[in-house]
This record gives sequence, C-alpha cells and structure tokens, in this order.
Amino acid sequence: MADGLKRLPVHECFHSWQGEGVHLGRSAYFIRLFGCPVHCPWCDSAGTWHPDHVPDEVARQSAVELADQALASGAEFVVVTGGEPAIHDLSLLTEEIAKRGMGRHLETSGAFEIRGDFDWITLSPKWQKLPLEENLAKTSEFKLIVEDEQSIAKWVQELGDYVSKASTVWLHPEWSQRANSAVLESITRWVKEKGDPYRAGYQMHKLFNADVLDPNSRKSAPLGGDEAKGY
Ligand SMILES: Nc1nc2[nH]cc(C(=O)O)c2c(=O)[nH]1
Ligand code: SF4
Ligand SMILES: [Mg+2]
Repeated sequence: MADGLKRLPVHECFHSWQGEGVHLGRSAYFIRLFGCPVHCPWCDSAGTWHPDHVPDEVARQSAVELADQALASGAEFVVVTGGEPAIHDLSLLTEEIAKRGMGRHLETSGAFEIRGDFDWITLSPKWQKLPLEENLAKTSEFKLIVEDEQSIAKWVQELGDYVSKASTVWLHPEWSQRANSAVLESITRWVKEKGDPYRAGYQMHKLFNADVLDPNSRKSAPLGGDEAKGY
C-alpha cells in the first residue's frame, strides 16, 4: 500500500478526560478520525461527515505521528473515536500506541469490522446501521442513547442477551433531550427496576467544557435531531 493511503484522516486530536462510561474522569487523549457513513439525526460530531459542517481541509497523519502525540500529551490512555473509526484499518495505530505503553480504547457504533487490537471497546449502537454480531460479542461496555421513552426497551429487545447479560450498559440521554424529563425519568425507572447491568449515564465532559480547553480541539457541531432538515 502506498504510504499516503496508510495515513489516517484526522478531524481533531486533543487531551481531555474521559467524559463517559466506566473510565469516566480519567486523563485521556482523543483521536477523532474523519468520516462516518452512519448519519445519526442528532450526531454530536457532524464535523466528521456532514456536508454543512466538514472543515475545508482534513489532515492525514501516520500511526507513528498520532501515537507520538498521544504519548507526549501525558494522558493515561488513548480513545480512538470519530466519526466511525472502524471504517479505517486501525491495526498500525493500535500497534504504535501499544509500543508506547498506552491503553487503547475504541468508541464505535459496532457496524463495521474492527481492524486493530483494543483493550477496551465502548459500543454505542445506532438504528441507522446496526452493529455486527462479532462486535457485540467483544464489547467491554454498551452505551444506549435514549432519544425517547421507548428507546431503552427497543434496544434491549433488539440486542437481547448481548445487553441483558453484559457487564455494563450505560443509558445516556441523547444530548438535545438532556432536559426532557420524560427521557430522564425513563432512564431512572429502568435502572431502579432492573438494576445491574444498567447504569444511568451522561456526557459529563460537556458540563465541564473539558475538551475545548485544549486549543487543538475543534468546535463541536451537534445536529440536534432536526428531522425537518432531513438529517
Ligand atoms: N471528554 C470526552 N469524552 C468522550 N468520550 C467519548 C467521546 C466521543 O466523542 O466519542 C468523548 C468526547 O468527545 N469527549
Ligand atoms: S453519532 Fe457517531 S455514528 Fe452517529 S453519525 Fe455521529 S459520528 Fe456517526
Ligand atoms: Mg463526543
């Protein structure tokens, strides 16, 4: 493969702390790769794919460059996110990160084959493109996005034992619904009724504005579920 093709398209890289999930609050270096064919109506990273939000230029970086930057940041581990990072071959990147002794975490919809070795996989399924069974079987934690009062039951029905027997299943209000009391109550009720493995979750970094403190982060581009605009 020509060297240029091995370079990954990068939307942004920044040092922050993990704002979600089991590793909440830990110092983490985020590599947000460009591109996502899933197209969720409420995507909070539309700059990675949406024609109205993509930047004029997208840098391509090698696995060595990305891993060197991650190490230099002093973060505890690396989160590879997107976009949908699994549309890219991540093998070289995870190899280079491991060589530097850092943990490799992946944030994915699970809809694409995962190429690369990860220590931790967060799978957040999307109706627009359902996860592959092979990925459900190797998920470390699930994150279900709760868009309305029916969301949780619908996901639990769709994913069956993969979620009901998982070690951790986070229930996150979709961000534009974070003040919708019916959505929040549906999460509270589910956790109180079912208990383990379900846990109420939130995107805590957004409350802290943690990511924007790194000047290398890009302004976020949330779509906010505007169906009238067709996305
Ligand atoms: N601080 C912080 N934590 C995160 N955890 C998952 C994120 C993501 O966008 O994938 C994310 C993010 O964008 N920022
Ligand atoms: S939320 Fe994630 S999977 Fe959905 S469109 Fe945005 S980047 Fe893609
Ligand atoms: Mg995010």
